[in-house]
Amino acid sequence: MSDLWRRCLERLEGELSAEDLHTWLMPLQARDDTMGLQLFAPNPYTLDTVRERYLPRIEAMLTQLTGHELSVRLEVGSSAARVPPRPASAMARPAPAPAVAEPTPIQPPAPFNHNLDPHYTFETFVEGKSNQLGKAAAMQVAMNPGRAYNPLLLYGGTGLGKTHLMHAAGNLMRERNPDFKVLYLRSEQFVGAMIEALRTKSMDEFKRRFRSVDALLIDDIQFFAGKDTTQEEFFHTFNALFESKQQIILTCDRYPKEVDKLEPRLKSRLGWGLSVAIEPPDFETRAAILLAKAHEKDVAVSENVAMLLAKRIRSNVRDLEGALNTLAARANFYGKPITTEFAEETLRDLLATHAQAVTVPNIQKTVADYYQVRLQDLLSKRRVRSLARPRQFAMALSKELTEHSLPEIGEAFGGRDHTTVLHACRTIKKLCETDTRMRQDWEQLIRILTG
Ligand SMILES: Nc1ncnc2c1ncn2[C@@H]1O[C@H](COP(=O)(O)OP(=O)(O)OP(=O)(O)O)[C@@H](O)[C@H]1O
Repeated sequence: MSDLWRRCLERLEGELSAEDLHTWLMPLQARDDTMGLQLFAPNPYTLDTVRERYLPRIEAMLTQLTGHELSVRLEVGSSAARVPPRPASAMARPAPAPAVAEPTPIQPPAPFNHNLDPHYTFETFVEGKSNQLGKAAAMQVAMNPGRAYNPLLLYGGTGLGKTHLMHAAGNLMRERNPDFKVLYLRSEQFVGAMIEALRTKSMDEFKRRFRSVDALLIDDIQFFAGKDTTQEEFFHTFNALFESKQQIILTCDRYPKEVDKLEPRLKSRLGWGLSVAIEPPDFETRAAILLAKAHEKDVAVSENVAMLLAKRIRSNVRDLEGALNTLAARANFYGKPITTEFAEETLRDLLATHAQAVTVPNIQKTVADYYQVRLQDLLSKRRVRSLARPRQFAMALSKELTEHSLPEIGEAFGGRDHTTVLHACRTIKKLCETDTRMRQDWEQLIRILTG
């Protein structure tokens, strides 16, 4: 066992969530020698995740512990000693070190541990044009699980309330029937649990657990893209649940047919039920959400302040909520009421950033409204001319008004290639030079977007 790695884990235990620690770092085995620290991951996927997400933190912690920079090598395999290190709390009762590693079983969350956030309910969800269909569908599903729409898939950009609605449906199902077994998981947790089950050869147990629930709620399934084994397993779980009329609710950051590297047979299954887009809320809904959140948090906010924030922060609800939290904390600290002057002063930098930040989702929504096409169609792969031109406008405006790279813009438009974005930029530029109508459209859109 590497004493250094054990101490590193003890420290990281205070910084990382128990879930992250157990899913990604505990399964690593370690050996340290004069060359540095060698970490062995049980499979390539864990190795990539550790490298991407945790390596810099591990290196910094090791430097802190040893007082000098230490080389960390990651590879798939197992250490000679093969003793899985444990952080402090787990080591309170010393056990004789076995010669061969005992796998540290990472249990997938038990089905009865529903993982639902009790604050996310339909009562705390503010309805507007952008989300009313999603809310109605989620309520229907909660009232008739397995029968109304199966699966229910909610898709749309970040921070727009998909997770909130999913929890609200789960909470309502349990309110109506406390014995109802609902299991909420982020797709990352599903992947982590599956990898662990594969590692510890407990796939039968994994299957039993996931298939014995009455409702399975999986958040952000775009994370399954490119993970073939996970998709295979999820596909079978899906079929088993679907056939026995157990409810499935999923969320995705875009229309799943547009997610690359998602198996066609899985995409087709996802289309069996109802897919609903959750779109960015309009001004009135943003203001109403803000007032509702302030009320929930017992923060005194006037309508004027709510309107100020709703007008200036258009990106998503999460950003609005962040601004409200900042205001509440400052007002509390200075013992001042939240007036519009106080809000302007306190959030000056943040509001300035939002004023400048024309975001890709804003552009997409504005262009969709301008040409009177549906946002989901604009982001789809359909090539009809009535969509192709607005889509090219939106791509070219994204290049013009944001700092995003061509591949990032392509990704935001349903995972398109960067050459498509480049082609769109060139086409629009040429059209604006030769076609007065096009140039007027371009200028008008720029005016709308930059206020
Ligand atoms: N209509 C709404 N009414 C009340 N709160 C909302 C509404 N929409 C979003 N929120 C709040 O905004 C925050 C972010 O929402 P949520 O986490 O559900 O977004 P999401 O669409 O799942 O985003 P991501 O894809 O990034 O996970 C939450 O605190 C949620 O309660």
